[in-house]
Amino acid sequence: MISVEQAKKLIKEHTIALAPVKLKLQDASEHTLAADIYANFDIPAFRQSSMDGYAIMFDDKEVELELIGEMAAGTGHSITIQKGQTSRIFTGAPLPEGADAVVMQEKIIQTDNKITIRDEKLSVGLNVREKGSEIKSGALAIEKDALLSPAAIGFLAGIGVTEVEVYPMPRVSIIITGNELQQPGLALNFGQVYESNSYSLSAALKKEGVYNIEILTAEDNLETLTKVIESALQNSDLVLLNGGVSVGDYDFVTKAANACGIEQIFHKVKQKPGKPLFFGKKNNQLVFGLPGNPSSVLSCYYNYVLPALKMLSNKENSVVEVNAELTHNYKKPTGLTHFLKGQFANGKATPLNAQESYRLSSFAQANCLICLNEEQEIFNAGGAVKVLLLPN
Ligand SMILES: Nc1nc2c(c(=O)[nH]1)N[C@H]1C(S)=C(S)[C@@H](COP(=O)(O)OP(=O)(O)OC[C@H]3O[C@@H](n4cnc5c(N)ncnc54)[C@H](O)[C@@H]3O)O[C@H]1N2
Ligand code: MOO
Repeated sequence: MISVEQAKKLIKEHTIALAPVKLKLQDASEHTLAADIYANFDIPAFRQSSMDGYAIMFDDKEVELELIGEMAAGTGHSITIQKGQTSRIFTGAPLPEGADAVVMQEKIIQTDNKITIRDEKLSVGLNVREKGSEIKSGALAIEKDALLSPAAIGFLAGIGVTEVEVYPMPRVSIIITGNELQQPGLALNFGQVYESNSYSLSAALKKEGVYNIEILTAEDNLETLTKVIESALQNSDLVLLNGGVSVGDYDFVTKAANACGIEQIFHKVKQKPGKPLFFGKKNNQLVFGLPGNPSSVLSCYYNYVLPALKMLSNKENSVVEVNAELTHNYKKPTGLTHFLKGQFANGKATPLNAQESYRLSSFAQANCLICLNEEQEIFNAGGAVKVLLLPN
C-alpha cells in the first residue's frame, strides 16, 4: 500500500495534457489557451468618442463654434470640421476629420446652432479613444496557457477573434457497478440502495465545465464489466469506475481492468476513506477505480481525480491546500491518512459529525477536507492541520 503523497505523485507523473483542439470562441470559455493569440486589427479601428457631446478642435476652446453636423455611433460616413466649427457626436462614434477633442454635452451652452464651451479641464485628446489604443494590429493579445475567463472571451471577441486553440475538457465515462443499486425514483426492494455516485460525480464534473459525460452500468461479473470498460475506453479520456474495487467476491474492477489492457499504476492507498483506490492507464487514458462508498468516491475525487482532470486540460488545480487550526481534539489509529469532512472559516477547521464513508450528510455541509497525517494518533484542539478547500 502506498502513501497519499506517493499516490498523488504517481498520478502527476502519468497524466499528460490532451492534444489541443480548435474551438469556436463562444465554446471556449474556461479552457486553457494552447497558443498565443495576436491581434489582427488596430482596436479601436478608428478614433472614437467616449462621451455624448461635441467634437472640436482644441484650439477653438475659447471661441463660439458653428454646429455643422452630427456623427452617430455606427455611421458609415465621416465629416470634416474646419476652424470655428463643431459637430454633434455620440459615445462610440468616429471623430470627424479635424477634431482632436470631445466636449461633454453638459459642458456647453447652445444658442440656435452656436456652441460655447464651458470646460476648464478640456485638453487635447479629452474624451477621445485613439485608434489602436486597446491593442495594435500584430500585438500579443493573450498568452498561451492563460485561462479563458469571461473577460478574456469578451476581450477576444472585441478584437475580432472567432476561433481559438485550447486544451479540451476530457471526455469522461462513469461506470457504475453493484447489483444492489436502484435508480432514485423507483421503489427500493429489500437489499437495494439508491444509486447516488453517478449523481455526485456528474455534478462535480459539470462544476468544472465537463459536460461530455457518459454513465454506464455493469453488473457485478467479470465478463460484463470487462465489456463495459472496453466500450468506455473507445471514447473517453478519463474512466471513473465506482465500486467493486475492494476484496469481496463480487469485486472485479482490478481483474477487468487487467483484461482490458489497462496498466495498473497503483491499487490501495494508506487513507480513510477510499483505501482500495485503483489507478491505471491505457495509452494516455486514465482509469480510476473509486471505492464505492459515496463518501469515499467524493473524497478520492477531490484528492486525485480533480487534480488529474485539471492536468488533462492544462489547468491549475482548484483544490487549494491551506494550514488551519483544529478546533476540537481528535484521535485516530496510526497507519492511514484520514480525510475528515469539515468546515473551514477564519483559519480554523472543525470536523463535522457523520464521518463514516457510507454517509454523505456531513459531506453535503462540508467546505473542506481536514487531512490528518498517517503517523499521528492524537490531534489536539489548537494544533495545526492541513486542509483541502473544496471548490465553491
Ligand atoms: N474485507 C474487507 N472489506 C472491505 C474492505 C477491506 O479492506 N477489506 N475495504 C472497505 C472499504 S474501505 C471500502 S471503501 C469498500 C469499497 O468497496 P468497493 O469499492 O468494492 O465498493 P462496493 O463494495 O461495490 O460498495 C461499497 C459500498 O458503497 C455502496 N455503493 C456502491 N456504488 C454505489 C453507488 N453508485 N451509489 C450509492 N452507493 C454505492 C455499496 O452499496 C456499498 O455499501 O469496501 C470495504 N470492504
Ligand atoms: O475507506 Mo472505505 O472508503 O473506509 O469506506
